[in-house]
Amino acid sequence: MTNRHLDKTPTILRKIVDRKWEEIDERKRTVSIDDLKAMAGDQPAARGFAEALRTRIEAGKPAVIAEIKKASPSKGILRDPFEPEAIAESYEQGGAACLSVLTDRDFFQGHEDYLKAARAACSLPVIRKDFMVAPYQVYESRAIGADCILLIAACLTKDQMQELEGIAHEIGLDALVEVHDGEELDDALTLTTPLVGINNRNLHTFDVSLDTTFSLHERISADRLTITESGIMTRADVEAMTSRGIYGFLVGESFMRSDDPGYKLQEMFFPAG
Ligand SMILES: O=C(O)c1ccccc1NCC(=O)[C@H](O)[C@H](O)COP(=O)(O)O
Repeated sequence: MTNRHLDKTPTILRKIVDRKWEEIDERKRTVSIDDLKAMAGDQPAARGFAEALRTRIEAGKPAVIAEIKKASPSKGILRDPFEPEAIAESYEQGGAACLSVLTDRDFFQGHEDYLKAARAACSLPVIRKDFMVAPYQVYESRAIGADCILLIAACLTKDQMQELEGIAHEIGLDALVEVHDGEELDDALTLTTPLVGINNRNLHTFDVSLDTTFSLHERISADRLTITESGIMTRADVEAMTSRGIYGFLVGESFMRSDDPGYKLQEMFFPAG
């Protein structure tokens, strides 16, 4: 396994990444990387993920990546029953700019089929929320219809991120790079992607602090798009971000726990009056 600073990488991420390498080996036994490249090549053009965010952010409006996840390591089951198509439709009606769909099976109870179903049910661009460690997964993401991939700096070296980003861009995918501290941000800023996610959740302790976004955002230049991730639960959290010029959001739990996820989105981000 070749993930970065093994001493520093949070235990849960190490477990997930170890499992990802096993999963890739298993999948390669039935679908080769060449098969995936062919399937990726057969996909229609991707929906512009970065563009959908940029248009809203540059207009001074919240750009919400609305997440579809059944469960997480920190919170357990979030939503049951779980209907990705209905959630996607609801998010689109509520004003989401993009979707994020968890495809990791073992830790988040996600599935590739959820991404396909959610994307088919709406017109929004979709990020495959999973743990990318190898080129195989980037081709697989395009093959299942994703428009964007996630690169988590805490589990990749700078070289790995650059390689995966290069492949993503070559095959028409956008990339969102996720950081949690200054060292990870240094690496992230060597990439060309404009999309920089700041994760407010400390993956060692699972504690959430919005201060993580407030401090790291200062270092991100205006040509990039800051996306604050995790722990955005209330209208006050949204206002705390927008008052500091942060208009990109990735939100999961607060929507997933609501009976009507799209209505909750609208209430938090686009309140009437
Ligand atoms: O949420 C976890 O438990 C978790 C554990 C290990 C790696 C990643 C994890 N979360 C993924 C996310 O980044 C969140 O799903 C996303 O930022 C949305 O956060 P929230 O709005 O707090 O659900």
